[in-house]
Amino acid sequence: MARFRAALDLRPLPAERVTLAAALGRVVAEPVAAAADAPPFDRASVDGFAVRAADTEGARDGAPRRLRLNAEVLACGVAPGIALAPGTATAIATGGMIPRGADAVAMIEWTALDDAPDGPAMLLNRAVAAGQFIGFAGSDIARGEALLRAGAIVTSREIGMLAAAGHDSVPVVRRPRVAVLSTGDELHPPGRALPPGGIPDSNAAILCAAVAEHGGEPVPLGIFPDDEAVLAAALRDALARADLVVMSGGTSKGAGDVSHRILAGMGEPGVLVHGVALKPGKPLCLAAVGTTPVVVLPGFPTSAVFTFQEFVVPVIRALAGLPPREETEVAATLAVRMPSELGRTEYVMVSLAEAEGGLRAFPLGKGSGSVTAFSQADGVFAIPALDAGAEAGAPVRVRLIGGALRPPDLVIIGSHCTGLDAVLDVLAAQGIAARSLAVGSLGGLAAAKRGECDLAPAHLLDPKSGAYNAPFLAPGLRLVPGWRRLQGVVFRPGDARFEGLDGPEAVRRAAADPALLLVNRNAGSGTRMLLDGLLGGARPAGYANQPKSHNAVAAAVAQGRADWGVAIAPVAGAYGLGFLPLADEHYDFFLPEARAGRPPVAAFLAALESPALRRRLTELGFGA
Ligand SMILES: Nc1nc2c(c(=O)[nH]1)N[C@H]1C(S)=C(S)[C@@H](COP(=O)(O)OP(=O)(O)OC[C@H]3O[C@@H](n4cnc5c(N)ncnc54)[C@H](O)[C@@H]3O)O[C@H]1N2
Ligand code: MOO
Repeated sequence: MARFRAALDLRPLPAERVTLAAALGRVVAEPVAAAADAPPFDRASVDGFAVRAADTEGARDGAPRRLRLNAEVLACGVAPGIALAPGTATAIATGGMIPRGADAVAMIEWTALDDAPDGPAMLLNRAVAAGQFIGFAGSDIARGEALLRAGAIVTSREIGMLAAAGHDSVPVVRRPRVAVLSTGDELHPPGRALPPGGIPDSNAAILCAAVAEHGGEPVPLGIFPDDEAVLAAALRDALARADLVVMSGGTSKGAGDVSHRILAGMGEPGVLVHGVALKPGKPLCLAAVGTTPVVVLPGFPTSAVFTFQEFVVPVIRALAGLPPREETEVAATLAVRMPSELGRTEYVMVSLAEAEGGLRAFPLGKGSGSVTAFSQADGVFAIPALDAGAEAGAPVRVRLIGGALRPPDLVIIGSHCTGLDAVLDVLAAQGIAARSLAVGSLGGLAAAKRGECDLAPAHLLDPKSGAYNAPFLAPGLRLVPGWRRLQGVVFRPGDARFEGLDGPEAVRRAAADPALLLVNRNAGSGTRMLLDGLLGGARPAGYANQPKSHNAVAAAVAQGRADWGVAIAPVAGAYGLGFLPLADEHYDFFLPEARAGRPPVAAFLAALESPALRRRLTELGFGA
């Protein structure tokens, strides 16, 4: 990183002038002084009469002073035409311009009209001091006074001051133009139908938005194939247009990894760093052509955005004239053991939840290829290169991602169910933010016992008693009834190897048929325990594919990546799959007694019992 920074010119870019309408969020490039006085003239700050204070001396109830009225009314925007002679007054509105000769304003409430043959007059029954109720020119800010300092961020407040002080534009640091290129034959613009093997280009979307978040101007250049000649031309074009070039993909060791090779022929100093002892981010490539930084990020989305934040954001902010991003660290306890590769510093994305004795950090455990890990994590902590992992219960320092930590109102850890989303939608409408971590029924029960969550949803069958959940209750926990859901074998409709069978028979036959591919579930999930019980030790083909949700199982079967799996009826229905019932489960909630009194928990329990939710659950295919 030091070599990279040394090769660059990290001073803020030169200034440009932008209109106030375009100035929001920009960084002020040089000190700005007021161009005009505010207010621009002496003005009345009340409705009443402009007077000479000396004329009002001694005025009081019962002994008013009589002042003749001049023949003009100084409304806002009216330039006075008559200088105020001794013994006279001029009617004036709040904001009206003080006429020559006047040195105070008397409030209208202190006066009475007193027309007489010599003309209109008023009686004033209060004395006013010189200067009273006058806002003097330049008293707010005077022309030439410092208004904004270099480096200030222009918000609505700065724009208001600039406008009042006579400016219609402001000098700001030119935003660094950051060219963003994606490489990979498999990539397609987001939202398009994908051919087999196709991947939406999510890196360019998140990187362009992150460039803007840190004061840069994204220049999205699109998707390029893994072709040296095409990429070299694209990079030359990018260098001509941008202050910084960010590419993603094609950095590691595969045959298609050409990005770093083309950099070699682009100009001095070229590649400065290729490969870092970090996870995620190992194949990162930092280069410069002249003083223009060129960064090739790993293609894996978590690796790309993580290394972008670590290595590119500081450069963009420096060029944009912004101070380094503020980092906030919080102390937490690691909830589960986290193994780590020796020799690389590993950054672990975690969700944070309040628990007895402080924050608990739950690793997202999704790996470098995940597109959600960085976006959904609360923060990140590091496992040093020489450690083989971090133990459950270890204290960790978590650097927050995305600024402040907003702990959720309600923490739910355990089994996931689409019915649970319906409850959380009700709570969201009441402004209650819930965090739900799908770790499986057993993981949730353990978290509830440790006091790490408010509710632990579970569907645990006790084989001995045939009862759900209640046999697993522990001291300090209460069981809150949820709803029923049918678990069953899912298969593509029309598949004769399943049609017409009953559920347990279908499992027996499918497990014995090597041509049929299973999609399993993650260890610790209630669904996995159900299936393992039925398999009785058999390990059918596909057993190693262990996604974490019913939806993932249904999607795998619907798309033909697997032929069968176990999922709940509502999800099978949503994917148009065949369904052979296996078990009518109770999906209930373990509630730590210590948490039962919390208002968000009370709101959850009330939502659970509400007729509207019950109707919604029935609509979704759940039982009472
Ligand atoms: N034999 C080795 N293989 C790999 C190594 C290694 O050292 N030896 N390193 C691994 C590590 S660590 C990482 S990180 C990745 C980085 O790979 P690349 O930078 O070459 O990236 P690609 O191969 O182009 O893509 C990887 C992956 O990411 C997807 N991708 C790429 N671009 C995008 C994009 N714009 N939006 C969304 N997704 C994208 C791509 O489809 C691949 O799935 O290499 C390991 N392999
Ligand atoms: O460095 Mo890669 O980013 O480990 O996955």
